[in-house]
Amino acid sequence: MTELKVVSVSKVYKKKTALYPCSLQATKGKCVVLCGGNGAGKSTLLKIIAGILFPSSGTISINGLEMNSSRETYLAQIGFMPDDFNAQEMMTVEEFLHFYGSLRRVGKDRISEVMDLIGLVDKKRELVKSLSKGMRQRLLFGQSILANPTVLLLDEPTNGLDPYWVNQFVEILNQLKKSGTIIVFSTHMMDVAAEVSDVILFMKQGNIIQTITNKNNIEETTMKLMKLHRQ
Ligand SMILES: Nc1ncnc2c1ncn2[C@@H]1O[C@H](COP(=O)(O)OP(=O)(O)OP(=O)(O)O)[C@@H](O)[C@H]1O
Repeated sequence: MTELKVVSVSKVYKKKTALYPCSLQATKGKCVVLCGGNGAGKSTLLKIIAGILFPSSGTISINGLEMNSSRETYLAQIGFMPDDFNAQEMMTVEEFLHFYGSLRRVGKDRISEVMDLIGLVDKKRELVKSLSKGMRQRLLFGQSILANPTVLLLDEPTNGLDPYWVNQFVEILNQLKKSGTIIVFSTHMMDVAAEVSDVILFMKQGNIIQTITNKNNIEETTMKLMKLHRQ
C-alpha cells in the first residue's frame, strides 16, 4: 500500500524553532489537512516534505523510500504548489506549463488536459504577470498536478479563488483521491478541509496539537481551537 511517512521532522533556524518534531502519515487516496493560525508551521512542514527546505531532524519516505537516500526518485513522486511565487512572470500560461511539464517529461496532451481542467485555455497566450490572483493560483495548482504525482502538497491552494473555483477545486481533489493520490494541504478554509480531508491536524507554534477525524461541526471545532490558541 502506497504510504507517505513523516517521522519526527523539525526545523530550527539560527535562533528560532519553526517546527518541533512532527509526524504524520497517509496512505493511498487519503488527504491530510494542516490548519492553525498564522506562523503555526504549516508552510514549513509542507516545504520540508516537498524537499524545498532541509529538516533539522527526522525522516520522510514514500513507500519506504527515504528522501535522503534517494532524493531524485523521491522528488519525482511529489507535486508541490507553493503559497506564493515571483518567478517565471514573463512566461505565457502555455510556456509556464510546458516549462514545468518538460522537467517531468509530461506530454503535450496532458498539458492541454490540465490547462482545460484549470480553465485557462483562453488565457494561454497571456503573460503570467497579467493574471489575476485566482488565475495564478489555478496555474500554480495546474503545474503541481501535471505529472500525476503520488503525493500532492498544496500550500493554501484556495487563496484568492472565487466560489466557483473553490467548488471545482474540491471536486478535482476528490477525483485525485479516488485515483489514489495522497494529498496534504494547508488551508484556513475549514469548509474546504471538511469536504476533502480524512484527517485534520491543528498546528500551533510549530507543534501538531490536535488531530481531528470527526468532521461534524468542523468549522465550530476549529474556530474554538483558533480562539483558544490564537497567535
Ligand atoms: N526563513 C526563516 N527564518 C526564520 N524563521 C522563519 C523563516 N521562515 C519561517 N519562519 C518562522 O517559522 C514559523 C512558521 O512559519 P510558517 O510560514 O511555516 O507558518 P504558517 O503556519 O504557514 O503561517 P501562515 O498561515 O501565516 O502562512 C513562523 O514563526 C515564521 O516566522
